[in-house]
Amino acid sequence: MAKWKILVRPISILCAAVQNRDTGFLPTTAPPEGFKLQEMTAKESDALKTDYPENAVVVTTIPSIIYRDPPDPDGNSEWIVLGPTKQLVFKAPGYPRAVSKATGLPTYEVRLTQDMGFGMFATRDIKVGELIFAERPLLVMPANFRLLAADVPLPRNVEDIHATQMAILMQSEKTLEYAVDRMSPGNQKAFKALANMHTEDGSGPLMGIIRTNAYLIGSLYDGEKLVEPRQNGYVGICNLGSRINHRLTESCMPNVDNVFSVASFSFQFRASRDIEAGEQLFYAYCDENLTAAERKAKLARYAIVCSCAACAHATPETDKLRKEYEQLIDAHDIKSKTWTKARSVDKSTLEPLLEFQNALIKEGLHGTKKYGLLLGVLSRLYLKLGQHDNAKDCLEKLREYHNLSYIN
Ligand SMILES: C[S@@+](CC[C@H](N)C(=O)[O-])C[C@H]1O[C@@H](n2cnc3c(N)ncnc32)[C@H](O)[C@@H]1O
Repeated sequence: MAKWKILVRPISILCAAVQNRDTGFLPTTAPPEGFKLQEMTAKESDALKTDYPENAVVVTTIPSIIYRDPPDPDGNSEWIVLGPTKQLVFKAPGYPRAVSKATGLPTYEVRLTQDMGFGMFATRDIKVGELIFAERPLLVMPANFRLLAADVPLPRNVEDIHATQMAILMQSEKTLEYAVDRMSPGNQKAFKALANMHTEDGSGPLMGIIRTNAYLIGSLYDGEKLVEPRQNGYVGICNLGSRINHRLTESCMPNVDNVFSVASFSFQFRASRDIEAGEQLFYAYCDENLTAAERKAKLARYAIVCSCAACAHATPETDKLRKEYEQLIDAHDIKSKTWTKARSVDKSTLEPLLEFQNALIKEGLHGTKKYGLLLGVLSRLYLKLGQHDNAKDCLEKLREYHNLSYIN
């Protein structure tokens, strides 16, 4: 089924397309019985156009480059987007906002590690919540690669599934070639220099780079709401951000988190706990609430066998803590709000809370946004118990954790 009815020129002619135009994709022929790699046909339209049909796959440059305007000083991203979603960014309050800048002395450097290829290291102490750097991704695309290969027929039986996945990868590579061709020479060079751990699984060279380096973007999605990031969300491939490895010496937890600002179309990378000068920066390539076995399976995608203490010494108790810590913190938070009105709170409430806090720190879970909520609980309790200095310390730390979700 064609995604667009209006077709103009075959894609090969458009490979030199300037970035101030959008491009819509559609297959030129109906899918055959068996899979056959389809040539794509593209149609150019104005870079500011946003009223695309629902199923159109559009390649656009963000912020738009209008005619002979110079490129944006903060850089431009290529965005493969499902038609109607483009206007979400255009309508974001403040778009196109400048990319935030870190303040003070330089925060990081990229250099070779002994066992993980390139890595990123802190060049000074960085406080939890502090902006380490922000950047526009080189490329943003649907997390569900199937959208780039909608015409690959569904598998007819279980044996067909793998072949269908191969077909999707091959067909997606075609769209990617087109998007990467549109990049500025500098962005294209940076993109092609990124690590690729998917050289032998049927991924093309560009898809391999995507699968090695993509960050999920929770704030960009097709439709009314985010159903599931991998279903209707987007992923971004960064230049600098792609050099952040996965691991922490003491636990399977990061010291860096990111948020995506739609208005500036950029990722902000922030310290998710206090970082000391010289430490390597790590981002969790898997959710922190997974058991050790689940994390192992996720990390296998990146060819990583994690040797951190949390993975090496995982027990049923640590697995349980990871599964439950978010609900437990929420429950403590709800309960703590009743303390404000209570005449007094029993002193014995403190010890189990501190034990819980220590267990989280030991497991490395103090590098999560959720941990900030526990600091709020503790500060309320300390206040009620008349321990004002401890309450003040907790509140100060909590303020820093708030910066983790800060976007401008
Ligand atoms: C997003 S890249 C990170 C930067 C990469 N090291 C580089 O040289 O560009 C992801 C790849 O880095 C490597 N990597 C990341 N964390 C690792 C770890 N804990 N142990 C071994 N390799 C790791 C893996 O090859 C992984 O597929």
